[in-house]
Amino acid sequence: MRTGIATVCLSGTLKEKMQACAIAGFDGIEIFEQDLVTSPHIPEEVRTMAADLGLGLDLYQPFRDFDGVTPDLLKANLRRAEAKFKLMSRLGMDTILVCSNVATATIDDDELRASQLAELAELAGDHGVKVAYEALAWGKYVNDYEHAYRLVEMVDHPNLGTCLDSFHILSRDWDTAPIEQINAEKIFFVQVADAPKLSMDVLSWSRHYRVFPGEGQFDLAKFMGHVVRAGYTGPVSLEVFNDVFRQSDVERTAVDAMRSLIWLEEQSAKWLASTSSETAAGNGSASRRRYPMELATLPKVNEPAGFNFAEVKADDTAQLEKLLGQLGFEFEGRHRTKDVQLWTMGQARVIINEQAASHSEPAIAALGFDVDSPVIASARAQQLKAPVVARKVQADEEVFQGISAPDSTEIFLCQGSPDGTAAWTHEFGEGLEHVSSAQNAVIDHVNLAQPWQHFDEAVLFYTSALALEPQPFAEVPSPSGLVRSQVMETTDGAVRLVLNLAPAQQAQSARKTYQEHIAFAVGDLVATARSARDRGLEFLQIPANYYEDLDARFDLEPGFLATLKELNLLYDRDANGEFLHFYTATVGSVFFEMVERRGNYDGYGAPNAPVRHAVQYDSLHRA
Ligand SMILES: O=C(O)c1ccc(O)c(O)c1
Ligand SMILES: [Mg+2]
Repeated sequence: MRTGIATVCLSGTLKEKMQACAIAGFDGIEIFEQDLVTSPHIPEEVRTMAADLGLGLDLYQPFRDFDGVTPDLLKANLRRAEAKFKLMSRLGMDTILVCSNVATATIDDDELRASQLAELAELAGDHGVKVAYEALAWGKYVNDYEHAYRLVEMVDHPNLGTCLDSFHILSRDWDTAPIEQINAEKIFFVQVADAPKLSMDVLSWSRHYRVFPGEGQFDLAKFMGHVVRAGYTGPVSLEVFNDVFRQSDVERTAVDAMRSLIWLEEQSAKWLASTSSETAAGNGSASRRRYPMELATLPKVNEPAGFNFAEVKADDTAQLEKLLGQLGFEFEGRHRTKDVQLWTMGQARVIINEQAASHSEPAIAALGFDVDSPVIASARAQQLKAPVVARKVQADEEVFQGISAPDSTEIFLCQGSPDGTAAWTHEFGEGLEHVSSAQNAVIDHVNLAQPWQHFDEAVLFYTSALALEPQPFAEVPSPSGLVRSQVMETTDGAVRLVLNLAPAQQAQSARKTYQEHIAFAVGDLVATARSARDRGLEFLQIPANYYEDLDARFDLEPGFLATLKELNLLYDRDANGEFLHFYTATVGSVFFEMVERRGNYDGYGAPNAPVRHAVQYDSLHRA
């Protein structure tokens, strides 16, 4: 698959954008007109720059408001087009995108549109240029890709084809299956963009909220599958108008973009395999149908089976040790060669890393996941351009495969064992008496605060590298703003990661006011809370108003309600079951949560999240 990206996706100058695209490994780019017009480099220089960077200049765009106009406007439009064709010749470019008229069209007549597009194609032919006609979702008369293609067929000129843009097609819910019927020679260009499902006017949606494939909710694998079946072999190019990407680090965004195409390529191949008639007939060994476009694949990974460990890092670890001890964790000793401690409660393993920079507050530093094969999972992540994390290991210590998540949390891919233990724990506490704790616990979920500019990147990272499934996002009211909350989980819920987008006020604060937490699931939360209280744990104090509201909503048995209130426990219930939980006070940017899931309760106590945010806000501002 030939990969491409439009310069409009990125921040910076044309030169900075081009360099970032080359570093990220794109085959070619679309030059967005604005980027060229504002560039100090003349077209010949841009051409040389591209050649030196090994980048193809695949599409010049956009050319607006050409068709369906009065004769005098047509004349002006042809003159404008010819200027651009001449410019393209200086750039060494041969394809231009012409989008359907949104502003100046006054005549809704396909015969007329076809004759005007024919004139444009003829002129383009004189300059060796190909015109890719794209139906914008908000085009005045042409806003449907099948309509645009009908016009291309009517004109039937070698210099006129169509551009398929997934956003314009999927935002309008047009059926993508008919793409397969398009003559591949007439598909001059393919643009891909994902988007969250939002209910708003399509133009604003398109101009501000497009995201890279895998970061939104469109079925792009199916879209691409139909494109591949049509026989298309040209560039597959990202065209993502997004307010965040346009102001964030250009090289990083380009890598995020590249990751999305690598992932889309794999997903498209999977979609094709799962929908081909050969496999449907059950003949797995039949040779798979080949299409003209070659689709690269990646080493396959299954969802992780569970959390292997969580690691918190601090300069002064005393507070963390105290909290874990009060919660009922047991100290399993220090590592043979590293300055780290192991604390466990049954299968919940927490590493306290003492190697933090001086004066750094306690923070979540790393997460370990149980995967089938750490080396294969790591190879996949690296092919998806995940940065590798190196850790020093001594002889006969387990070698962890590590990658760095977009928020810099280190992700370790570990060998899981069916009984829930971990072999590496033997590297700790030599000579220590290991008394096994009466209580079992597992890591239930981990909640990570995401910097605003890396939120979408994180969704794609965990989807593509770790095979977690994004759930529809929620918004949680907090005193400092709305917190966007995105659950990423496995189908069985064994791994649950909650990504929180802190409001700008929090993210920009000099003090690291955003908070992250690790939640542990136990069998009897009331008993756990009582023991923790007896050990002197400082609970997050829940206001009395909460319990009044809880009673109004759930009509709880008075004794039970009194217990919840006495122990600062939070409660939720839905059709699947019940949820009890409590939070500890925060140290640095970390706090812990204890939960009990009753029945098949699958959520996170969402109605209680605003209470937690408000209480934490309060204690932070009193501190
Ligand atoms: O928003 C626009 O105007 C616009 C321009 C060119 C495109 O290819 C496109 O998809 C949208
Ligand atoms: Mg487009």
